[in-house]
Amino acid sequence: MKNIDVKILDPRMKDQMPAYATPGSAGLDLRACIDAPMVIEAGQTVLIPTGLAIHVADPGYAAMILPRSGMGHKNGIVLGNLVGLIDSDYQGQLMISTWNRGHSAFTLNPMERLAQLIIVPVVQVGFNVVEEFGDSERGEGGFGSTGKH
Ligand SMILES: O=c1ccn([C@H]2C[C@H](O)[C@@H](COP(=O)(O)OP(=O)(O)OP(=O)(O)O)O2)c(=O)[nH]1
Ligand SMILES: [Mg+2]
Repeated sequence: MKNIDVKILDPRMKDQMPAYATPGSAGLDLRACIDAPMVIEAGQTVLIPTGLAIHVADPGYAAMILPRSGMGHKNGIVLGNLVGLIDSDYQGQLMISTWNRGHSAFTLNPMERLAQLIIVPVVQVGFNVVEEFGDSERGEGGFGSTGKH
């Protein structure tokens, strides 16, 4: 397992640090570090602090914030940016853009598990500018182009 540096910005996170729920888990749940229950109206987007800052440091990795499936499916609580991408050099607090895409108000409680963090490998690339690409089976076909005769 790889270790990354973390700062605990909200003391309530000290005894609730994100942890893998099972040995096979990919995601680490992030909590809503708010002081009081917050009503998020249908269609509203609010920025919620997590009480944590991480420094991935290695440009070969990034962190991503993803919705929790239960929150998204049952309550309509997803991310205002759909996916949060955390750069390896970001050192600020992890923030969750929280969008109530549902049709009724949702009450978010302090320290509720709101979203999840995954760490993913990243390849940084340079560009070779060319006039023509080498041949490929797909070529320029996309958007449902396969399986047609
Ligand atoms: O859900 C998110 C998404 C981003 N960030 C932080 C970490 C990330 O490294 C930084 C910038 O994110 P991004 O590059 O996606 O946003 P931007 O709009 O391009 O801002 P910037 O100009 O700061 O790069 O904001 C979060 O805390 N939560
Ligand atoms: Mg950016």
